[in-house]
Amino acid sequence: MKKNDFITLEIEDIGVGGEGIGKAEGMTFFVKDAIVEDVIEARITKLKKSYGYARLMKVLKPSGKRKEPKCLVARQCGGCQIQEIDYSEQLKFKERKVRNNLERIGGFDRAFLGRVMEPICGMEEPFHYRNKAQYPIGTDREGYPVAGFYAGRTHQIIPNMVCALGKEINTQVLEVVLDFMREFQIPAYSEETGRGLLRHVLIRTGFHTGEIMVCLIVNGTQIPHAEELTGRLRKLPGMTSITMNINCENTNVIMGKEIRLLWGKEYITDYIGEIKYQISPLSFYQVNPVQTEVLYGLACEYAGLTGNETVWDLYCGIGTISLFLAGKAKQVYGVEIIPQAIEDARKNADINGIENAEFYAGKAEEVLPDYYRKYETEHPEEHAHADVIVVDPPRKGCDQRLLETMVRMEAKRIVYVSCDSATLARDLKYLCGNGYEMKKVRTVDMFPHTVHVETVVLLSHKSPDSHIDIKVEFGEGKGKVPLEAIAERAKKYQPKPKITYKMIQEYVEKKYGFKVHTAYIAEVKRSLGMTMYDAPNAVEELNQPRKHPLKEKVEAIKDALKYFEVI
Ligand SMILES: C[S@@+](CC[C@H](N)C(=O)[O-])C[C@H]1O[C@@H](n2cnc3c(N)ncnc32)[C@H](O)[C@@H]1O
Repeated sequence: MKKNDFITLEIEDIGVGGEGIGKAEGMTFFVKDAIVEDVIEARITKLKKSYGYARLMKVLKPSGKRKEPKCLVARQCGGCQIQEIDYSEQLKFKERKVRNNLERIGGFDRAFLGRVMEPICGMEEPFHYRNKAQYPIGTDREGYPVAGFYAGRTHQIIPNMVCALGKEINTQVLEVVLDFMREFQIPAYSEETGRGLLRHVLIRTGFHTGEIMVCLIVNGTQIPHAEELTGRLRKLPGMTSITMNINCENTNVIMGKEIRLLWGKEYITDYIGEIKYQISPLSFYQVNPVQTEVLYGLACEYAGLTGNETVWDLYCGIGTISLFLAGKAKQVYGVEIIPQAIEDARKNADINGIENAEFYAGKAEEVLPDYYRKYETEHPEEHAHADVIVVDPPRKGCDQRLLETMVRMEAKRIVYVSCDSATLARDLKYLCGNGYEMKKVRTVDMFPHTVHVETVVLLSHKSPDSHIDIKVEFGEGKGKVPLEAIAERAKKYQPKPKITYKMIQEYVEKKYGFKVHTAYIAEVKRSLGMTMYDAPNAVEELNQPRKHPLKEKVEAIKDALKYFEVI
């Protein structure tokens, strides 16, 4: 077999990127747009030692799972990868993908997963769900402006104004913009030359409000005859905000930093549940409003809030989960790396009159450990507290330093929202190896017709939840517990009080006349192989060289540990 050879394949499986997988002459081939149970003719495009890639040339016998795509350019366009697969099969594929990762990477037992995994939440109407679209503008061979989407992994524009995932109004907006460009000879931007004006058209729609935003991304500071354009766009029902965004850089990044208002408001408004949001062209906002409510509802259900809880929402974006949970919690803290998003979160809390949500700009893996360290240093007898921790990290998952602090904080419940089940599985392995138990897993199809899937997991801290039921009979006789023995036994089994670093420090100072730093106590405990769950300086020590106490201090600390029967 060699490159460009034609092969016949029976497709047996589906790869993580949605491609069909089949075998020919002992070699595994990956074929885009081929579907399980298809028999196809394909041309080899790349050969490796034991596998290769091939291009689908002809479907010889179509699979029963094959569906006529709604979109005419489904194959060429890079937006959807699996539109040709029947939707119920897409859902099975996504569930399987998550289960396989939890099994292979997370090391969870298949039977156990069968018990904790709840059925995937799919969409009733899996088309036209996106509330945001960014259309690149280009020029066709005849020199006319076109709008569409990039072909997969390229910047070649596939002209298409009727995307099956976007809102129907998008087509009307694009028709107005392209007509205007033709009439007033407004040139489309060219990535090759860096010349031309209009680069992209961003369209956003408020799902509950019907408000529409159009933002024209331009390589310049002015749009000639802009009033004519806004006048035409304003006639479309729901038009609320027309802005332009200046991006004169030679870059792949779509949006520039500066926004100028052309007509209407600077933002549109929408709701998730009861919470109102102001969304500007640069704001991050979930793109599937129907499934966002499902996802957040699930996160809220798993958080099990009664009104008394302190909740940390890490990787909080514009605070959408934080604000969604705030009404059911005592206090919510949100942490996000992008300062602009934190400003939006605070503004959205204000708009909704929410006073029990505080937001911090910074890296989750720095803000939480810093809080933990500071709290335990200032309150040595107490434990830095969180009832529920919610994490919703980007695809790379949670930082190890953050996971370590989460384990130390011993939150009763962790709700992990993930957009990448491989990194989710890796992080769950760590958390479940360090005091947590996986209780529930549910996938939510936020992006039908693409290979992406969101997963929500509930983890519960083992100690407070575990209990055993014992039946005891009191009195005299076989199998009964004599009453007089009860007091004696109770004394024996009385839980030992928690020995704090402060108690050890006070004991040493009283007996030996010198002070010992908490980091030294931690170091001695570590040298004795003791569990370091509650060492307040452990994270600090990962970043800095460990402190080594003098011998006399080591002996004094060991003496204190013996005195308190810790060793
Ligand atoms: C998947 S989004 C979740 C956003 C939000 N929870 C929501 O539902 O809209 C992940 C967020 O994490 C933020 N982020 C990325 N790295 C971070 C870090 N190290 N610390 C805090 N936030 C981070 C990103 O800016 C992004 O807003």
